[in-house]
Amino acid sequence: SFYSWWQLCLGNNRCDCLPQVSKRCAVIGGSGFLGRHLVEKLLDRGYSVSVFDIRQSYELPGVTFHQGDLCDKQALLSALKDVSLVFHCASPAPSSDDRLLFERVNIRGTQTVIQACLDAGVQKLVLTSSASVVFEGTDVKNGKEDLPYAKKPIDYYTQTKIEQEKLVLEACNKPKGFLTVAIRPHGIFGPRDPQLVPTLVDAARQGKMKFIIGDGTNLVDFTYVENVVHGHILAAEHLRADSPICGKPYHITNDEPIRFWDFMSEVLVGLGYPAPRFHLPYTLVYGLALLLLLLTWILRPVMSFKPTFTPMRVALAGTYHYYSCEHAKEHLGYKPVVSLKEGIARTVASYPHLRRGA
Ligand SMILES: NC(=O)C1=CN([C@@H]2O[C@H](COP(=O)(O)OP(=O)(O)OC[C@H]3O[C@@H](n4cnc5c(N)ncnc54)[C@H](OP(=O)(O)O)[C@@H]3O)[C@@H](O)[C@H]2O)C=CC1
Ligand SMILES: CC(C)CCC[C@@H](C)[C@H]1CC[C@H]2C3=C(CC[C@]12C)[C@@]1(C)CCC(=O)C[C@@H]1CC3
Repeated sequence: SFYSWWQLCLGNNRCDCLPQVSKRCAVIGGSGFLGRHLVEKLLDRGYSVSVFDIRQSYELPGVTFHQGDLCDKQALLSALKDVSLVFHCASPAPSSDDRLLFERVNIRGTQTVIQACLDAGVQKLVLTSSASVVFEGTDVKNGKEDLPYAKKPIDYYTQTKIEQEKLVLEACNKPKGFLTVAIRPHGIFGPRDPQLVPTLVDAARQGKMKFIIGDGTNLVDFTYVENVVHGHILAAEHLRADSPICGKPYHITNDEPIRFWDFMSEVLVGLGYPAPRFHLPYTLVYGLALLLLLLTWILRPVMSFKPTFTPMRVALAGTYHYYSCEHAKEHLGYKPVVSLKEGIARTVASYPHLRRGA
C-alpha cells in the first residue's frame, strides 16, 4: 500500500525511491581524503558539487573544480556562485607542524571563507573541526561537547583548529540567514587516507612498530570515513533556523572505542606485519620524543629529519581519548553506517601496495 511504501521511505532516513532533487553545494578541501569521500556521497545523493582546493586530485562528472588558496576571497567567490551550502574541510596536514601556515590557513583563511560565504549569500556553512580541540595530552573518557577547549593544545594544528571552530560557530547569525555548525570527528581512517595507515606501515617497515607505549589498555576513537561523511550530510540537512544545532559542535565517532594498540595491531596484521608486543613506559617514550624534537630544532640549520615518534603521536598513542556522540544521535539522528570491523576490513583491502613484501 502507499502507507507502507511511505513508512519504508521514512524508516530509511532517506528516500531512495523518490528522485533526488538537484542541489548545489561547495566543498572547500574537496580534493583531500575526507573531502573527496564527501563529494562522492553528495553526488550519490543528488547534489552537484563545486570543489575548491589548492590542488585538483581527480575528475568526476557533476563536479566543477576551482583551484585556489582559501585565503584568496576573490578565488573563493567564483566557487561559491549559486551555492547555498558550503562544507569547509581544508587544513594543512597536522604533521606539517608549521605555525605560520596553520595560522594563515586555519585562522585567517577561515575568516576569509566566512566573509566570502556572507558576500556570496551562502545560507549554511558546515565546518570540519576536530575532537582534539578539547585534548591536552591527558585522558579524555567519553568526552562530551561541553568540555572546555584545551588551554594547552598539544600542537599548532590543534591550537588553530580551536580558533577556527570558535570563528565559525560565532558567525552563526539567524537574522542574517547564515547558519553554521561544526563536526568534530576523531581519528578518521579509510581508503585513500594519506596519514594514518601510511605512517603506520612506514614505521613498521623501518622496524619501529615492535613496542606498545604504556600498558596498552587505553581506549581511543577511530572513525571510518563514511561515518564522518554521514555526520556532515546529516548536519547540513538538519541545519535550519529553528534547529537546536545552529552554532553548535557535534562529535562524530564510530561509537566503538577500541584499545589504541588493538586497532594498530589489526591494521598491521591485516597488511601482513607483526603486531607490536613489547611494552615501554609512557613517560620514557614521551621524554625521548621531546628530546628528539629538541634535537630537530637544534640541528635544523645543518640537517632536517622528521621523527616518527613525535610528542603529539606518543600522547595520542598512550592516553585515553574517546568521545560521546549522544548529542549527534539525539539532534542529527546520527548512527554509524559502517562498523569498526567492516571499516578496518575495507581499509586493509584498499592498500594492496602497502602489504608486507609488496
Ligand atoms: N584525518 C583525521 O584524522 C582528522 C581530520 N580532521 C579534519 O578534517 C579535515 C580534512 O582532513 P583530511 O581529509 O584528513 O586532510 P587532507 O589533507 O587529506 O585534506 C585537506 C585538503 O585541503 C587542502 N588545503 C590545504 N590548505 C589549503 C588552502 N590554503 N586552500 C585550499 N585548500 C587547501 C589540502 O591540500 P594539500 O594536500 O595540498 O595541503 C587537501 O587537499 C581537516 O579540516 C582536518 O583538520 C579532523 C579530525 C581528524
Ligand atoms: C607511529 C605510531 C605510534 C602511530 C602511527 C599512527 C598515527 C599516524 C595516527 C594515530 C592517531 C592518529 C590521529 C591523527 C593523525 C594520525 C595519528 C596520529 C590526528 C592528529 C589527525 C588530525 C586530528 O584532528 C586528530 C587526529 C587524532 C588521531
